[in-house]
Formats: sequence, structure tokens, C-alpha cells
Amino acid sequence: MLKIGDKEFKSRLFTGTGKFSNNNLMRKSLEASESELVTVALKRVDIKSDDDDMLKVLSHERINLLPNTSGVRNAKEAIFAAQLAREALETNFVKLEIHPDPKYLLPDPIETLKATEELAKDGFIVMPYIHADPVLCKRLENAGSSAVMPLGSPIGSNKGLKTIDFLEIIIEQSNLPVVVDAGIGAPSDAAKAMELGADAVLVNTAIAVSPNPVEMAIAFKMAVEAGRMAYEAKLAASKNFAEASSPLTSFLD
Ligand SMILES: CC(=O)[C@@H](O)[C@H](O)COP(=O)(O)O
Repeated sequence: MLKIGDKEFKSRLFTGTGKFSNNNLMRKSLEASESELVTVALKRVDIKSDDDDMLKVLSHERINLLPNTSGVRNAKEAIFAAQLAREALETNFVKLEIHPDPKYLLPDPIETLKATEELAKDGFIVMPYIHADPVLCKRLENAGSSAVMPLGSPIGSNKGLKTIDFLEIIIEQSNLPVVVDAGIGAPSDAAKAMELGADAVLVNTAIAVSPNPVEMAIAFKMAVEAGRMAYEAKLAASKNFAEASSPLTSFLD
């Protein structure tokens, strides 16, 4: 089981709710993914209504909501958004996303560190979306973060694990759960992240934009399970030379 804050998760596939062509398909693919932590942008929910369509789809006993602060430009706005989300969605989990530049959506590390410190003091389970920066991960750990969410590549790019060398350092050094987030374009990327020892992955675009999001959700679920299993069973080391699988000479003796 993976533990973050006070919650335990059997599934290590976290999912997003953007870009689905309709809520019914979203519901079916979230079900198929068996994901237990689902991120939702606060700006996409009508927090004044008890009858919001998105929230109705997400009100399933297996699903824990992970509100994200997407759309905010600095720590002050992020803190405000997190407080609104806590009130409206009755969870102290928050995916802290501060990416002021709309072209690359790259996270602002300084504002993210500031907001993490404040939110952690205020009792939030903070899961910051960050560049794959091992030094920043350590700073966030000291600031009270509950997990770190380094990016594989830019959000929605489907480019896979472009930051792999830094993800390996983060995983090696981290005392917090490491959730590889963003840019995971194929189940093989998710499996690779899990084989490296990531604690979980977060996938949105690759599932939501597939012509068959339900099948794709299942493919990601299986890939995450396979990658985790391989990590636990310990992968054989790679070598720069060949090593025969069976004896080459003994039968000639
Ligand atoms: C929904 C969400 O939080 C995304 O911003 C997240 O980072 C996933 O990225 P992909 O859409 O690239 O999977």
C-alpha cells in the first residue's frame, strides 16, 4: 500500500479529469483505471452548486479527490485556491500547481516552495508539481511537503520521461513518496517510471485523448502494476558485455 498523508492507496495510478470528450466516458475510464486518487482543477468545478456534473461523476467511494491549483500564478493565489478547495471539497489534499507561463506550463519553483511552507503549516497534505529537480525536492521535504510530483516532460506533451536521469536521483534521495507526473504519453512510460522505483504516476492526457479512453485506462493500470512488480522483484543489472545464459563449453569436455 502507498501511504500519503493519512490515506493509503492500493492503486499507484493517479489520474486526471481534463480533456475527456464527455463526463460519461470520463466516468467509465476512471472506473476502468481503478484509480483511487483523482485530480480535479478547482476552476472546472462549480463549488457553489451541490449538483455539479463533474463532482457527481467523481462521487464514488473508491475515489479520493485531489484538487489542483492549476490556473494560479503565484504562491498567494495558490494558497487562496487551496483554502477554497478545502472548504468546498472537504479534503486537505492539494496538488500544488503554479505555472505562470501558459506556453510550457512549467512550474515556478520559488513560488511553489513558498506556498508549500504556508500550506503545510496550515495542515494541508501538499503534493507539489515541480520540475525534476533533486535539490528542490529536498527543500520541499524540509518545508513540510507530503509527496513530490516531478514532471516527466511538459503537461500534455506526451513526450514521456525526458527527465529520467534526474528522476532517478530524486527517487534515490527522497524520503517522501515520488509521483511522476505530466507528459507520460504511453503505458511503457508509466511502467518505466515504476521500474525506476517511483511510488506512483499521474496520467491525464494520454488516457483522456485516446479514441478509446477505457481501454487506455486499463493499459495504464496494467503497466503501472507490471512496473511496480518488476521493481519489487528487482531488475537484473545491465552489462556492457555478453554473458551466456547456458554453459558454452562443458558438453565438449
Ligand atoms: C490534470 C493534471 O494535473 C495534469 O496537469 C497533470 O500534470 C497530468 O499531465 P498529463 O496531462 O501530461 O498526463
